[in-house]
Amino acid sequence: MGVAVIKLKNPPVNSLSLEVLTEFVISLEKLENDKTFRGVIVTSDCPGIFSAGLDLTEMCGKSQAHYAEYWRAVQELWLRLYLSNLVLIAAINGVSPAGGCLMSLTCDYRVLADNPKYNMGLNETLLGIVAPSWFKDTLVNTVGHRTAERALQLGLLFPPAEALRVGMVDQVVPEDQVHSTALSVMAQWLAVPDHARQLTKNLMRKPTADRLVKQRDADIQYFLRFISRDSIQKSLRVYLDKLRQKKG
Ligand SMILES: CCCCC/C=C\C/C=C\C/C=C/C(=O)SCCNC(=O)CCNC(=O)[C@H](O)C(C)(C)COP(=O)(O)OP(=O)(O)OC[C@H]1O[C@@H](n2cnc3c(N)ncnc32)[C@H](O)[C@@H]1OP(=O)(O)O
Repeated sequence: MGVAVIKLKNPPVNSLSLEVLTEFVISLEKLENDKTFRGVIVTSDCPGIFSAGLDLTEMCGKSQAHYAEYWRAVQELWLRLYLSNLVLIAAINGVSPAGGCLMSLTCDYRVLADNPKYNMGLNETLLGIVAPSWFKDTLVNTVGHRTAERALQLGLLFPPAEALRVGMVDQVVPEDQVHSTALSVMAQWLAVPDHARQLTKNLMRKPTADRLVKQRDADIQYFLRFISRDSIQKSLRVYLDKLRQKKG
């Protein structure tokens, strides 16, 4: 039925490095241009981890030019996913904080494996950083304003039952059924004529995407100013050190 699977593979935690973002965009573009494909299942090849989100090492101790290039790549992936003409289904087979969660929120439907460790949410505030407005918009469009307001301020990571309750995911299923469920949901979505579904998706999503498109450069400048602050760099270093020391 013309369904591709994109399996994220950047061990150990599928962090969204510049290289991963770039490759993801290229793969998506190829699928968009190949008319034999109508849908994509986005999943992970790293056991227990869907994606650890944006790669913190790309946002810490690097040059302004690097931050700008990285942020443009983050914007590009979000825009491509959010406005994709393909049916995108996230088969979430692991934990998905921050950028990992955002990636799944750009999909049309989310199936999450029922494992209490597989938390998801936009936890940026816990790192001492702030989810950008378009991250916030994506969450609001999924779970509504009040739930998003609380989740964003507290940096909440929702376990599966809670994620389902607030509407962050559409289905929670046993881990060994995530892929088959994604496939049967895909069949349902592909039963709808493409042109009608695509125009409807665009109608729903374009106003949100346009807000970023209209001010992409300003958004990059805003990110540069924010991420270069000494206090923000310090927060990120402390957070990364904590992650690294967990093992020791
Ligand atoms: C108003 C102003 C607005 C302007 C906007 C400006 C700024 C906002 C910018 C960005 C938004 C940010 C979005 C993000 O996505 S930030 C990333 C958030 N991610 C996380 O918090 C997850 C962190 N990771 C974990 O919690 C755990 O690693 C895990 C995913 C639960 C997996 O746990 P596990 O025990 O299996 O692995 P380890 O913790 O031992 O990790 C292994 C290894 O990976 C490194 N690592 C983990 N996560 C990341 C990451 N996101 N980026 C880079 N590296 C990561 C970890 O340090 C370990 O490294 P080591 O060298 O020790 O092997």
